[in-house]
Amino acid sequence: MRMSYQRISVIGGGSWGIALASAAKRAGRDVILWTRSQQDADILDRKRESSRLPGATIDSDIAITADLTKAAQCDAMLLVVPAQALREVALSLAPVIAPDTPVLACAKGIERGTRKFMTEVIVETAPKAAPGILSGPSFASDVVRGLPTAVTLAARDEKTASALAHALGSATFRPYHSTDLRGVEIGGAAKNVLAIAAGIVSGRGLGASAAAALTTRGFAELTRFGRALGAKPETLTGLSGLGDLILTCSTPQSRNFSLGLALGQGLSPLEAIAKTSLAEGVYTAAVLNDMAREHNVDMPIVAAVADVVEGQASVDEAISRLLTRPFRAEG
Ligand SMILES: NC(=O)C1=CN([C@@H]2O[C@H](COP(=O)(O)OP(=O)(O)OC[C@H]3O[C@@H](n4cnc5c(N)ncnc54)[C@H](O)[C@@H]3O)[C@@H](O)[C@H]2O)C=CC1
Ligand SMILES: O=C(CO)COP(=O)(O)O
Repeated sequence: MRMSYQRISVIGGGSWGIALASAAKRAGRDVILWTRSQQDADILDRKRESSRLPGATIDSDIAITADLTKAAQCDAMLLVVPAQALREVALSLAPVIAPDTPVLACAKGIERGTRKFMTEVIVETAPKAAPGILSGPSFASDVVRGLPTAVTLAARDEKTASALAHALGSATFRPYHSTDLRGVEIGGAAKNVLAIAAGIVSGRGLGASAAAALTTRGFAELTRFGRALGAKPETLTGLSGLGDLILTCSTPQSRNFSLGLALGQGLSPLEAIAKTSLAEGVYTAAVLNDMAREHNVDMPIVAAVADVVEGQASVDEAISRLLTRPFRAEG
């Protein structure tokens, strides 16, 4: 088992990929950033900035390539493409990556159709890799500027998780290690759906008390679902669960919150999606709702968001449904 992770490859040249590449560089690693087209690689390499992260500069020592075989020459890899694209990218990587290389999913979502979590997709597509996940309250625009951030980094065994956290960590980017892959990926996937609900509350002008109630009851749903699927309680109350839920339910800086805000202000789902860049909760809502039903977990807020984004209910119908639920014991 390799325990020195000097060469880090970041697969995905979007905002989170660039931010994580910058964090790894700041931690003293040799970093390769892979983008899906040669044209993207050339532009990023020449300009050393991206329209997705205005004002940020990409360190000149970060190598940028569109060659996957070159990017696979690494000690650990971060997969930073949208959740629904992770399978396609991991499949291309599988033949070129060395056995036992840690491959950390950095996307937040559940695969539609298969109902698989991100590390399950890695296990299926690249079975020789060592799967892991990195998730937590962290906006790319904060991380790229070197503002203090803390995340959870999970791998199957503690030594690997700890060594990776040391390799990527610095004073301003602080990964806490864990072996609870499932708990970490549930938090990241569920909070995006709940953040859409929080945005709707804000966009509809329902008030700060309703916002606090929504986030708290949303956390109850996330916890119920996590427990049913074997997550550890401390993961759900940690950075990748409660921490990320608090962040994304509290500010339009979150794309999921801002999509909800647009829905709450009266835009249709199609208009809101067109107006916002990647909001993963849109793609996770229905699959999370289906999985909750399958596992007999009550997730009324998630069901309401799924119905709204899939066009099955209006915002007002969804709100009314939630507010007229029977009174019950807290829990
Ligand atoms: N932006 C942020 O602050 C954070 C984002 N994340 C997560 O990171 C993931 C990626 O998000 P962002 O980087 O923000 O999105 P983005 O939209 O800025 O970038 C996505 C990147 O993936 C590439 N891509 C899309 N489909 C692809 C495919 N089929 N094959 C190869 N590359 C493909 C795009 O070209 C783009 O470079 C999401 O799951 C998001 O939830 C997690 C934490 C923070
Ligand atoms: O995951 C994130 C912060 O932790 C980013 O949130 P959004 O995808 O909603 O912008």
